[in-house]
Amino acid sequence: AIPLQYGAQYSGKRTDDAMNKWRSNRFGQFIHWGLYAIPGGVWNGKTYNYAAEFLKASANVPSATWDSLMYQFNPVKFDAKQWAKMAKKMGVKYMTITTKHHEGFCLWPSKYTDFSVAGSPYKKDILKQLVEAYNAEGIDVNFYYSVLDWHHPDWRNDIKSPQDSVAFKRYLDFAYNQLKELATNYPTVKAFWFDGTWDNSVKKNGKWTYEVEKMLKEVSPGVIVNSRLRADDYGKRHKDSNGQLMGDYESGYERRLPDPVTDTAVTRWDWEACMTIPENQWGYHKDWTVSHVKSPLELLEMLVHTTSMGGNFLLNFGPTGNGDFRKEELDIATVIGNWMGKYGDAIWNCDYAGMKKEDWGYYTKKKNSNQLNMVVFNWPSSGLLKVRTPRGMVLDKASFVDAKGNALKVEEIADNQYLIQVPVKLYTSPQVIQVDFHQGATNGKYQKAKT
Ligand SMILES: C[C@@H]1N[C@@H](c2nc3ccccc3[nH]2)[C@H](O)[C@@H]1O
Repeated sequence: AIPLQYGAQYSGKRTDDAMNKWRSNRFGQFIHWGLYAIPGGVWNGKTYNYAAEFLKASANVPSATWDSLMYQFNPVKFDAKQWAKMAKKMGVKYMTITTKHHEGFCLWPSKYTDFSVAGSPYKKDILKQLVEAYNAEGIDVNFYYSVLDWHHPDWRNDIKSPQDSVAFKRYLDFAYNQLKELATNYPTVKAFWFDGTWDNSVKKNGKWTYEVEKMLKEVSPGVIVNSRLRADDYGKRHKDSNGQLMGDYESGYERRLPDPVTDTAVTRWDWEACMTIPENQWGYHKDWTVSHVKSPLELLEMLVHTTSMGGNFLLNFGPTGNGDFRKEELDIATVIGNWMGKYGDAIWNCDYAGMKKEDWGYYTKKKNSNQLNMVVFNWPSSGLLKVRTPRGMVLDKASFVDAKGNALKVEEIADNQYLIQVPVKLYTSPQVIQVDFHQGATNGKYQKAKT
C-alpha cells in the first residue's frame, strides 16, 4: 500500500448508531434552493436549457448583476412546516438542503459573508426554519455545501502562482469557518454533502479536505461526510491512491444508478444516488418541456433499484423563487407517498438481499430478518415469478404483503430454483410479495410443490 497521510481513515461500513440510522433512512428529499430559483433558467427573455442553477454561467451574467438578485430574494410563500409535511407524506426519512450552491449565496445568516439571506429583503434564517420543521416531523436534515464558490473573490479553479496560493488559502479558511459555523449552530444536522470539489485547486488541498472531515466529526460526533469532499495526498478523489473509499459513503452516483447485474460491488460499501426529475435540472427551471420529465413510477423504480443494491436514494426538488413547489413535483410526492404509505416497509431499514437480479423486479431484505421482499414491476404473463436463491437459502412461504393470509404456491423446480405462482393481472403500480425463508439444505430437486 502507498503510505498516505490524507487517505481513507478506516475501511468497511460504519456500524455506529448514527450510520445505521443514515442507512435505514434509504429515501431522502434533496432541495436545491438559491438565487437561481428567481430567474428559473430565463435571462433577458431568453430560455437557457442547461441546468437552471448554472444560469449565471450559461447566460454569461456578470457577477455584480447576478449577485444583485439577493435584493430580490423574498420567498413570500415559503412555509417550512408545509414543506416538511409534504416530505413526511412522500415517505422520506431525511432531507438534504443546499446551504450554499456554486453561486455562493448562503441560506443562513453566516457571520463570514454578507452574501446571505441576512442581506436580502427576506432576512430570516431559512436553514433554522427547515431544520426545526423537518426534525419536528421526524425527518433527519443533512447539509449540502458547495466548495466551488463563484462569488468569493479568493476562489481559484487552480493554483498557478504564489498569489493563487495565498488567495485560495484565504478561501479555504473562509469555507472551513463556514462549515464549523454550520456544524456548531445546527447541531441536529446528521450529515454534510459536499459538492464542487472537482477542481485542481481542491485536489491539491487533500490536507484541507481531511481537516474539514476531522473538524466536523469533532464538533458534531457521529456526523456523516460523503466521499465527494475528499482528496488524498495525490489528489485522488472518492477512493484514495490505495483504492479505499474516503468519507463515510460513496456519493459518485449523480443522475445515474449502478447496474444490478454488473455493478454489485457497490453492495460492499455505503453509497447514495442523487436524482433529478427532469433530465438535468437541480434548481427551479420555468420550462420543463425542454427535456424528459420522469414519471412517479420511473422514480419509484429508481428508489427500489437503489434500495435493492444497499444504497440511499436522494430525489431532488427545486422550489420556486417564491418558496412553493411546482405541480409536477407535488404530484410526484403524492404518488410516491401513496405507495410508500402501503409498502414503505420494503424500503425503510431494508438492504441488498444477496440474490441474483430477476427480470420481474427487485429484492430487498429487512435488516436482521428472514423477510425477503420481492418488488414486482414487470408482472409475468406466465403467472410465474422465478427466484434463484443462494446456496443454503430455502424458501418457506410467500404472499402479497397486503394479503398475508393468502399463501401463494411456491414450487422448488431445481436446487435453489423456485417458481412462485401469481394471478395474471394488469397492475398499475408495483406489487410487493413477501417471502419467508430459512437457512438450511435444500431437499434436492423436484421436491413436491408447497402451497
Ligand atoms: C448535485 C449536483 N451537483 C452540481 C453539479 N455541478 C456540476 C458541474 C459540472 C458537472 C457536473 C456538475 N454537477 C449540480 O448543480 C447539483 O448541485
